[in-house]
Amino acid sequence: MSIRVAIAGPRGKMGAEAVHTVMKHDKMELVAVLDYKEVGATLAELDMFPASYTAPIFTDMHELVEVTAPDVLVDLTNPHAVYQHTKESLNLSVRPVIGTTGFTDAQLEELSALAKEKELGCIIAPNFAIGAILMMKFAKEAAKYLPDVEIIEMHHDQKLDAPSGTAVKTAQMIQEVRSQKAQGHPEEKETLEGARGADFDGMRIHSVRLPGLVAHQQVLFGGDGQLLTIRHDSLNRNSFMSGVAFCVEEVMKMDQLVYGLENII
Ligand SMILES: NC(=O)C1=CN([C@@H]2O[C@H](COP(=O)(O)OP(=O)(O)OC[C@H]3O[C@@H](n4cnc5c(N)ncnc54)[C@H](O)[C@@H]3O)[C@@H](O)[C@H]2O)C=CC1
Ligand SMILES: O=C(O)C1=N[C@H](C(=O)O)C[C@H](O)C1
Repeated sequence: MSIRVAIAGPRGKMGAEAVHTVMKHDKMELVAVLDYKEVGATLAELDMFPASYTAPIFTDMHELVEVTAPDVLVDLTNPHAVYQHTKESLNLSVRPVIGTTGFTDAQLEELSALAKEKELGCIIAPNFAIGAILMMKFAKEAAKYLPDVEIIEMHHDQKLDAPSGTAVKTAQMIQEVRSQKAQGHPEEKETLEGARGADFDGMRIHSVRLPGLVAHQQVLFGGDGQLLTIRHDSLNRNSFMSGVAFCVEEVMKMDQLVYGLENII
């Protein structure tokens, strides 16, 4: 039986790729999409999709669920909408697969408790690309031996959140194995605010935004007379799509929230 999928944010860079991925998948059916404004009755009415894409467009999640009964909601929207979408989805017994970044720790805790109470699978994946997951795992391993770390994430200039969800997740994973340490000179002073980047438990995170970039991250480790750099590059958004499809299948087997694909691959 097909998994009934709804996608929030279908006209976005990631959402449009996800629409094609689900449409091509032999075990999934795209039953609906969620937009924030009236843009047409079905995807076929939008110039960007072929006439065979007949999934209806809704602007209200309750109505979407009532009419089309999806099993899974894939959210690829923005940091302002995603928390409410995830909460509503769980409350409507639809399993969320969330690629959108920008959650606070308190929101993650609340959603985790809600998924547990509902006994529903929910995946929040700051990065769907397998190479990025490996980069984070390798960085966690390296930090056990080389605790001086700086993260440089580089993204296209349309990105709303900084630092990226991937950079935050990388720092959180490193934090699990690294004893707290303030890096740099104890008396260092910024003569230009922000020069040393964001401070995450003593580690520094630097966010670069430029047209031409897609999604890239370097984790830099420094030791006595040596440097280690772990780098991942997403060169297009197709790099995320096998992860999206994996999560849609996986979330159907789960009964709680998982934050990060490293926990389920
Ligand atoms: N987890 C991952 O592997 C990846 C995650 N992302 C994240 O996915 C999100 C989307 O990224 P992009 O596609 O690049 O952004 P985008 O700006 O191209 O697309 C976002 C879309 O969401 C729509 N939208 C905004 N509010 C909405 C609402 N309330 N309801 C429905 N739709 C709404 C917008 O109209 C837009 O079409 C970002 O948070 C980004 O960080 C991006 C790439 C990979
Ligand atoms: O906005 C993006 O593009 C991306 N967002 C995610 C993040 O914030 O880490 C994943 C990937 O880096 C692309």
